[in-house]
Amino acid sequence: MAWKWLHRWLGLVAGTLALVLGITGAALSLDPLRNAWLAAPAAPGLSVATLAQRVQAQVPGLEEIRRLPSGMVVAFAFDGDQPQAWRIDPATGARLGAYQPSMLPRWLKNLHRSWLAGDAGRIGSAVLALAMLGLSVTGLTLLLRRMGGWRQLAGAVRGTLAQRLHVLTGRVLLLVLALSAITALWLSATTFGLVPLDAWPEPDVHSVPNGRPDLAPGQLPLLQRLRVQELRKLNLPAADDPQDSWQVSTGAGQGWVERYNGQTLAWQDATPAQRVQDWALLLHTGDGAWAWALLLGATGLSIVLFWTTGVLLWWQARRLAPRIADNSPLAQADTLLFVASEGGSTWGFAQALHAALVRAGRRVHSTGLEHFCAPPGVRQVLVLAATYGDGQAPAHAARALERIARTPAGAAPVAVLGFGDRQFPAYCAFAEALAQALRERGWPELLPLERIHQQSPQEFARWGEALAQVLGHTLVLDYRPRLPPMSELTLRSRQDFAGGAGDPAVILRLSLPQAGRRLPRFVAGDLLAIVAPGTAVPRYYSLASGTADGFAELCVRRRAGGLCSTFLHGLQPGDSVQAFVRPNPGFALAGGKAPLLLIGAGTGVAPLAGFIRGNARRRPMHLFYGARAPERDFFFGQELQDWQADGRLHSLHTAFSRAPGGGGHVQDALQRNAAQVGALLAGGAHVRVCGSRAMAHGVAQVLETLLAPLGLSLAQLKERGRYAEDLF
Ligand SMILES: Cc1cc2nc3c(=O)[nH]c(=O)nc-3n(C[C@H](O)[C@H](O)[C@H](O)COP(=O)(O)O)c2cc1C
Repeated sequence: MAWKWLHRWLGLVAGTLALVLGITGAALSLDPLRNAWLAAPAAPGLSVATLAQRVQAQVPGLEEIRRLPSGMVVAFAFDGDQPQAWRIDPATGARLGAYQPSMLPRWLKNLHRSWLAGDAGRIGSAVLALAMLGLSVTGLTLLLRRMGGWRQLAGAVRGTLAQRLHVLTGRVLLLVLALSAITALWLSATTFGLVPLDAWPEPDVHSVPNGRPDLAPGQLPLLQRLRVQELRKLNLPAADDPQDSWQVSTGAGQGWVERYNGQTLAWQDATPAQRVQDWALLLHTGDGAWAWALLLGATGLSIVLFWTTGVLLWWQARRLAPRIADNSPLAQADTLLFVASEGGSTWGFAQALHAALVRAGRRVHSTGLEHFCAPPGVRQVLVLAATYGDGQAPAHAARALERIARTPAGAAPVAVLGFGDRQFPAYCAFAEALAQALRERGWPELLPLERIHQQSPQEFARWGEALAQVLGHTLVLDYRPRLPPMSELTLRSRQDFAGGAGDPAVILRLSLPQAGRRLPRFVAGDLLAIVAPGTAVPRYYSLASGTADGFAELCVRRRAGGLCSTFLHGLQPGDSVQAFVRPNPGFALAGGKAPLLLIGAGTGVAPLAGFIRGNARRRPMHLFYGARAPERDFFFGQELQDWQADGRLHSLHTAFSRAPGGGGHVQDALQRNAAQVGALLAGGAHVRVCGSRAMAHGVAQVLETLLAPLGLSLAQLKERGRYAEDLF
């Protein structure tokens, strides 16, 4: 089912109307608070008989006593033909003041219940409650998909401010919202008589006058037995009807009592529907539970936040929605291009591929993977698929595997290209599952499965070359990433290094924008994308700081011919750059107290330095640092010493490969300290590795040898979220 589509349209249409329910509901939730504040509760053991006796003595013309859910006792009486209602002090029966049911105008309640439009409005409110339930269910489904299941539900939420607010409030308030919707539906059903509340007929009982006067309430056994805490309502027998009797209601049922001899004439237990009604009222209004009422009020207001952030997300998605030029109708296409994307970036690749194929003379039909099919005339089928959560499909393509399993294999060969991120244990797992399903179904293979890490344009171009070869065309894949809106960052300071491999390096500290477009929240290890003037493709640099540090810091090595690194090296304090943040959720540190084993070399030390800088809670962090020579590329050298002194860094091991007696490479330092590293791994340490692939390879070998005696492997660590690398 198209959950996202359903959620979006329910939100846009019903959500807009539900704003009124949310805001009025929040206002109405103030009433239980006020009632709890005004209530003078009865002493725990006080009997209904005693209460009735006290009130009768104080309130002339008494007809009825009610105990409201808040605990407030209210007496209703007639003074001549003037109805009166008083708040009562149960300890004395004295009048505390006139009772006013609500301080809120009546129309507010009517607006909430019926849009001020009687029964038609009531039906409208019920339909909206159903829509809210639909929104809660679709929202929860999308949330589970995005986070990768129940176990990850409480995990950190990344993304834009709107996304985070939408998901975070959703996580907290979804259940309350669903409960409000369900109880609203129940209350509507009882209002319309769909669920009859008065199941039993009233018993035909009456008092028999025997010439004696009425017994006092204190002489009635049923009232003596009942506690005020149980009481809902007590009706006194009418003075002008000698056959009338006492009638008492509690949560458990209602009873009739003879006025002259005190006998209980009848007792009816509450029906199951009445008991559900009690719960529904409590849960929906919060009357009698002021803390719950507060939460309900907050949930009502949260609808405004949900709506605003939801509309913002919809608008952002609309702006990113694919617009494929020259998209041939399915029936006329010779090449099919299916796309599975959650965040929209894969569509950017699809657009470039589509355009290149069209330029090569193909008639291409591009569409979402949920429409997978292969009519007879098709020559090739291409699938571009991103992976989410714990190796899952993007929401719109959740049923794609089932669809493939149902679709008879065609003659056209298929190529699958996966988009993902190596930080995730299930790297491109959905694309793998697709390729396997297609193979098992009997589709011929056009190209073996390829994977694109972090939307790399270079890797995509390489795959394009392989595709061009098998198709026998020249394909120029002109992929231009859709860039998110940029922020302007100004260089605050720079620290220059001679650098390791002959290329100079620099640590740049950039001020965060105070005006204009702010950067979304980021943490050390996230990526700062910089777009050098005159270029269209951003370059990504690991951040050595988080928002909390108040600046963005990068460590950049100048690469021969590198447009962006050369540009960055030319910056002077006061100069500015255009940048945006890309989250790197797989590499980010998970919370908790587990020790950290940080391993990095060269500029790869930057995010690790950022982790240590942000280690305010003094979690045990151990850094293995590889460089060439102390005077050339010991980035963050001074800070590391300071952090060690103030307890943010527990131990530092350096290896300088070009310094005499410097200790070789970082993996050699690991080997030398095998006992400490082994103990850390055995103690549940999390590992983060950042630097070149060659370094990571050497490090992995040493770690495997240290893990083996523990009965562990790197693959297992990765699976448990204990090992992640950020390589370049
Ligand atoms: C919340 C989240 C979860 C992700 N989970 C995975 C994953 O399990 N495996 C993987 O290879 N990539 C994962 N990725 C990376 C995305 O697949 C990758 O960034 C992809 O290029 C996004 O494409 P899209 O923008 O078209 O959705 C995840 C990204 C995010 C934001």
